[in-house]
Amino acid sequence: MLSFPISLPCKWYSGSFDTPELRMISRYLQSWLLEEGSLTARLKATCEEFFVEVLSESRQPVPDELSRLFPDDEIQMWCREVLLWCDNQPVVYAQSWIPESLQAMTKLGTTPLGEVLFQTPKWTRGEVEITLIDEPLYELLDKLNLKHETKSARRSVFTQGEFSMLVCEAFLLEPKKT
Ligand SMILES: C=C(O[C@@H]1C=C(C(=O)O)C=C[C@H]1O)C(=O)O
Repeated sequence: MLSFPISLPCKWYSGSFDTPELRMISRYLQSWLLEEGSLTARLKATCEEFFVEVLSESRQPVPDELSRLFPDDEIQMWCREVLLWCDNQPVVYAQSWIPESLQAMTKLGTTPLGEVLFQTPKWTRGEVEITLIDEPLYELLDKLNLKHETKSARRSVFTQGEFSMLVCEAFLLEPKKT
């Protein structure tokens, strides 16, 4: 039974692909995983119809493996999980951990987080980490009628003053080449 939040793996690698575990990632996908701009904006440029499907949004205890990424007092955060659809293809699964005090970010609905994050330039992105995910995504892949395959993912922490937000994105499909 698919339940949210999806528990993602703990092993993440710094944004280089020379580690043996990441060698299977194509150069094309590497360019997406290291995309410095908005993923939303880049995906929109590859398709006619783009939309965000909200899978789950709720207040959640911060998982132990994520707690070191946030200030000590962030015990509960707003967890947002979405699919980014391009021309009826579920290209990205994203899971974001947002400080509850950022009211505007907890009421996004189908507005892409990136449209807010990248419009207010004072948010800065930290180091990009990469990983490969298999079983944790299998139930979501089943729901989407996609094959059980290992997927590549990235995550980074965005900061603005005392606020920190974690954005993780897993590519379920390769974005169309433009
Ligand atoms: C951070 C971005 O926002 C995208 C949209 C998200 C959402 O709406 O929840 C989450 C992660 C990203 O894939 C981006 O566009 O780069």
